[in-house]
Amino acid sequence: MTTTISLTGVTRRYRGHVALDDVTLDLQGPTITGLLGRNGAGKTTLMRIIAAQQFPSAGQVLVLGASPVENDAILRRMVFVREDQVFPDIRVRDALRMAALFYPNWSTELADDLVAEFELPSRRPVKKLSRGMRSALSIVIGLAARTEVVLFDEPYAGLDAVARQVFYDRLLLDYAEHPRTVLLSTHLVDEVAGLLDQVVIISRGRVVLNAAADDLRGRYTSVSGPSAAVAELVAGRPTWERRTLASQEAVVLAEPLDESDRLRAQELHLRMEPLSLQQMLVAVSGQAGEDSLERTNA
Ligand SMILES: Nc1ncnc2c1ncn2[C@@H]1O[C@H](COP(=O)(O)OP(=O)(O)OP(=O)(O)O)[C@@H](O)[C@H]1O
Repeated sequence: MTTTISLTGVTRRYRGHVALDDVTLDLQGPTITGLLGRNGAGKTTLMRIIAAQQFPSAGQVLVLGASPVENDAILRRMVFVREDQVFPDIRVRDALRMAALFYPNWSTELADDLVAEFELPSRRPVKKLSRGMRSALSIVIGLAARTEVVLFDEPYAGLDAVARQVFYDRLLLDYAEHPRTVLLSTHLVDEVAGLLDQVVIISRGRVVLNAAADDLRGRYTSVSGPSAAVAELVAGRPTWERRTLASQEAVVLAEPLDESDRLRAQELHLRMEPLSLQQMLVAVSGQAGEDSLERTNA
């Protein structure tokens, strides 16, 4: 694996508001990385900076070993699919022809297959497409471009469940044959969890977790039961989340439970449930800010 995207100390301020705060992050290829975070966490800003559509206030960005800014050779090796993609006033088939001219590895065969699968009307003007159809068109371009770097920023606004499944299946299929560096931001966290090799969570502009998806599965556990028993198990240990309801408490520890913890939890009659990726995101984002969790890096 090689580093395809490298951010060092990247900060982006908007009139005093810090959208990205000293982000240092290397993305290896080939991988599919999920970029997760709450609304306003900084995901779009991060992707726009990688795609050179936005400039950092400080820090350095390298894509495929070079700065992407005004770098046509790099920009043709990267595609950025965003939710609010704006197209010129042209027909679907012309949008695809334009993309085919721009991206050197464009696959007409894949584009045709996807257009059929998404049931996109090729002759219809893009501005007359429904919201979901526009998302599908952007996804067709994102996949058929076959670039080494693919940035999907919440690519499926308005896409129904069937079309989203087409996207996931086609992404995995094409990725298997043409591995590349895919960065995918989404709020449908559990829906994409199975696709991901790597998970990056950002909160308030900072990377708070960067780990291999395999290392995260089953790694964090929610422990719940009578408050006194929970307190005994977690005494003095860092927690991501604590919820109390009457005499009951549910806690997510910021570190994995070991075998002796599990035995003790059983003796105390506590319930233990592994966190899904979505629950992990909620727990991390809830408490991040004061206490960075980069220590959980695997
Ligand atoms: N052009 C801009 N001018 C001022 N503030 C901005 C601008 N673009 C983004 N921001 C602010 O930067 C922060 C990060 O925004 P960003 O769009 O990157 O978040 P996000 O994680 O993509 O959110 P969402 O999941 O809601 O799309 C937000 O507080 C947002 O209001």
